[in-house]
Amino acid sequence: MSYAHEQKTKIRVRLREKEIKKEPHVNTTNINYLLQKAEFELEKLIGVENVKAMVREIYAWVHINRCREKHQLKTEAHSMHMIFKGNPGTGKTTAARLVGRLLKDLGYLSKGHFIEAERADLVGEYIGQTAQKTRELLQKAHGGVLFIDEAYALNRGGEKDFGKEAVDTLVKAMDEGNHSFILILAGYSKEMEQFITLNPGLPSRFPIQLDFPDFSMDQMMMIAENMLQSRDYVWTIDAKEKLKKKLDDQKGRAREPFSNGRAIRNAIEKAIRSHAVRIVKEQTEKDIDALKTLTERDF
Ligand SMILES: Nc1ncnc2c1ncn2[C@@H]1O[C@H](COP(=O)(O)OP(=O)(O)OP(=O)(O)O)[C@@H](O)[C@H]1O
Repeated sequence: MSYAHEQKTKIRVRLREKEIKKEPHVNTTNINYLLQKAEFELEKLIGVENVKAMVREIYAWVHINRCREKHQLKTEAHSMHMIFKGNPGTGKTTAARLVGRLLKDLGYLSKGHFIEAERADLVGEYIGQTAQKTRELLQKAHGGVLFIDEAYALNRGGEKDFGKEAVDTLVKAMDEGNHSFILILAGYSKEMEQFITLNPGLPSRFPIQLDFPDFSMDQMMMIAENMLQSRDYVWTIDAKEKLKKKLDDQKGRAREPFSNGRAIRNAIEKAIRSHAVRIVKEQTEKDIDALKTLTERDF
């Protein structure tokens, strides 16, 4: 999407947002506006076609439910708990936050806020502590999204560990929850699959399971360009080639999994700092071009 087109869409969305504030409820007319707003958010994401398809499916379902209600046809709330599988930096957290915001817009979640947790936030050291910790977390997440990263760590402690108690408390909350929150479990693909197999009650409680594959080099360059644009920077062709090579080298190092979007963000932020040092040192005038252009020397 071109910069001008993006600005126009933003203005259109803001105007419609102002109008909508006057409307107390989402209705079948403004579902189109909400869809447009969602599309605008989705456009910022590179790849992740399965996430986009899932969001569109939920919008269509809500829309049709509203139309059915008008005709006194039955509708029911569906469970929306999700499992996200993929390597670091492939967009799981970004997608989970987006899901919270969009489902709030649609009126499915009352707040749409985002609570991120890991094993230590749920599992205690003494008898009784785990259920209490997990329940407190669930209370915080009420009306929003509870995102548990590296969820399989809950199963790591062996037979006597309290992790199982945390899983049981989560399952109970899902069963009783009346769709008052969304639980998203995330982590590496292989480990998540093992975790689900080890807990037979889990698969049926997570109707939405999505894979987040590593990004291709072209996708990584699009993500980098978006990151630069949103920070008011541009880069030279040589700078782009240098980043490509850097990311390729990092991917080749097999010691730890490549961190995809996070590796790109770190490289961009580092280049921005190096650019600042270079520009401070250079005795030339700090005109707009110099201030916004990253060169190959900055990467
Ligand atoms: N599809 C995407 N399009 C554009 N940017 C993305 C996309 N996915 C991730 N990013 C960017 O990459 C960075 C890391 O993404 P995020 O934290 O969502 O990944 P993650 O899978 O949750 O990682 P981890 O499992 O390590 O927490 C963020 O800056 C995010 O904006």
